[in-house]
Order: sequence, then C-alpha cells, then structure tokens
Amino acid sequence: MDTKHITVLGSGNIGLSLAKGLVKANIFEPENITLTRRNVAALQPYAELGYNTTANNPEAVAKADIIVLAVLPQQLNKLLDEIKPSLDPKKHLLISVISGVNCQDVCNHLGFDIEVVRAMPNTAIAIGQSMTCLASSNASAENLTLVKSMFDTVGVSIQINEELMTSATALCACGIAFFLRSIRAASQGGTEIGFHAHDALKMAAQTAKGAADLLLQLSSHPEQEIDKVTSPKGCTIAGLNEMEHNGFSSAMIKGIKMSAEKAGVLYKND
Ligand SMILES: NC(=O)C1=CN([C@@H]2O[C@H](COP(=O)(O)OP(=O)(O)OC[C@H]3O[C@@H](n4cnc5c(N)ncnc54)[C@H](O)[C@@H]3O)[C@@H](O)[C@H]2O)C=CC1
Ligand SMILES: O=C(O)[C@@H]1CCC=N1
Repeated sequence: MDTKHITVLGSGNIGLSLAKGLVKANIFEPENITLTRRNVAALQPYAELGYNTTANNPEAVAKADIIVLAVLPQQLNKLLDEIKPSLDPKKHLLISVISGVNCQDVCNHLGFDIEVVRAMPNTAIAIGQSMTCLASSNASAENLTLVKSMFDTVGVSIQINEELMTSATALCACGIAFFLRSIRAASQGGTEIGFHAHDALKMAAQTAKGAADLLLQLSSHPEQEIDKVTSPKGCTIAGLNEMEHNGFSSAMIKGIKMSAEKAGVLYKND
C-alpha cells in the first residue's frame, strides 16, 4: 500500500476508472486519493467509500504528491491557470492522461518546467486490465519507473516515444470501444440466428476473450489461429470472406487511422 497522496483533477470516466483500479489493486487506500470535479455532488458515492472529494482544485493539489490531469483537452488550459499558483515543481509529479497534449504543452502553458508523465490507459483500468502507454519528455527515470510500477498494477504498461502517444490513443484507449462494438455486432448476429440477446452477448464476449487470450498466452499470430478454425469448404471461411467482401478489416484500419488523426488535433484545434 502506497502512502503517497494522489489527486485526480477531473474525475469523469477515466479519472474514476483509474482511481477504482488503484484501490482494487491495493496500492492506494481511498483515503489517500482526492477526486475533484466541478459538480462535486456527482462524487458522493465515492465520498461514501472513503475517497476525498472536492471541487477545490488548488486545495486538492496542495495536499498531493502525484497529480493526475484527467479533464478534456479543451478544459485543460483553464484548469492549469487555476492550479498554477499551488504547483510546486520540486514536490509534484504530474501524470496527464489527456489526449493530444504534449508534456511540453503543459509546461509552456504553465510558464515553468515541471515533470510530466503522459499516460494513455483505457477504461479497463477499473478492472485491472488496461493497456497503458507511457511517455515523457522531461520526467526523471525514477519518476517514470514509479509511474510504470503504478500502471503495471492495473494492467499492462509499456513506455513509448512521445510522438506515438496519439497513435496509442487510437489503438488502445479508443480501441476498447472498437472491440466492444465488434462484440456487440457479433451478439446482434447471434440473436438473428436464434439466441436470446443476453445469451448471445455473453457467448460473443467469452468468444472474444478466448480469441484475445489465444494470442496473448500462446504468443501466436491471428492468422495462425484463424487457419485452425477455417475448415476447407467450411462455414468459418464462408463467413469470414463475406465479412471481408464487406470491408471488415478495412473498416477497422480506416477507423483507427481516423481516430489517430483526430487525437492529434484535439488540443491544438481548441
Ligand atoms: N474515456 C476514456 O476512455 C479515456 C479518456 N482519456 C482522456 O482523459 C480525459 C478525460 O476523458 P473522460 O474521462 O472520458 O472525460 P469526462 O468528461 O468523463 O471527464 C472529465 C471530467 O472533468 C471534469 N472537469 C472539467 N473541468 C474541470 C475542472 N476545472 N475541475 C475539476 N473537474 C473538471 C468534468 O466535470 C468531468 O467530470 C480526456 O482528455 C481524454 O482524452 C484518456 C484515455 C482513455
Ligand atoms: O474519445 C476520446 O477523445 C477519448 C480519448 C481516448 C478515449 N476517449
């Protein structure tokens, strides 16, 4: 259990998922986590669980060692202006999960240098299953190791070059939605061929989990595993080819490219 205090500024979808994941992994107690949100009433269920909740960002910053920036890109500058007087570069480490914002962008807006580690987790962090990409252009090796060890408790993390963070956003953070939509589509197909919706969804989700685990546990390639399923003249290849004729792989590739392009301009276009 860590005795440092962590403050999440902007406790929405990802901020709350992160906080829940850290508590579930047993590395922070709710008492050592402060959650901020403009509408603090929305955090009441978390206050009841022992988290500190407040709408006062400067106060929350003052008592933190680690500060997570988890607002939308278009909300960042206002937040930085608000917390700037309370930030101490000698004491505070910033972790930014905000898409499209470089470490240098944060320092430039503040007008001074402070260590920033960018983290791109996904919402599966709430259940300890995130794929998190980490990068920094100014954090010490020690702080990068500290942040990596934190995110390793709530899934798998890798360190990448900062230029690749928008690509990581599309593939891993947005990716959760892409795979969920695939599972949903499979379940809709399942219902059309005879299963009740709730059974079809469970069957599709477990099948997707099995497919992912085949790759992760056996370190094999998707096509190697697909070849084992596709019997000659069989029904798998018939279904798979029908999907490909309708642009299945192409749609996923184009969607990921579109997401990456958008992730790169979220802050700059604001
Ligand atoms: N949702 C996801 O799966 C992921 C999101 N991200 C990034 O995380 C950031 C947050 O995304 P979400 O959690 O989805 O958005 P969200 O809209 O659910 O959460 C943002 C929260 O910040 C609060 N907020 C805004 N300004 C504030 C301020 N000045 N003080 C305190 N609270 C304030 C909002 O009320 C809201 O609750 C974005 O920059 C996004 O790019 C990164 C990885 C995954
Ligand atoms: O949709 C978004 O912009 C955010 C970034 C990654 C996941 N959600």
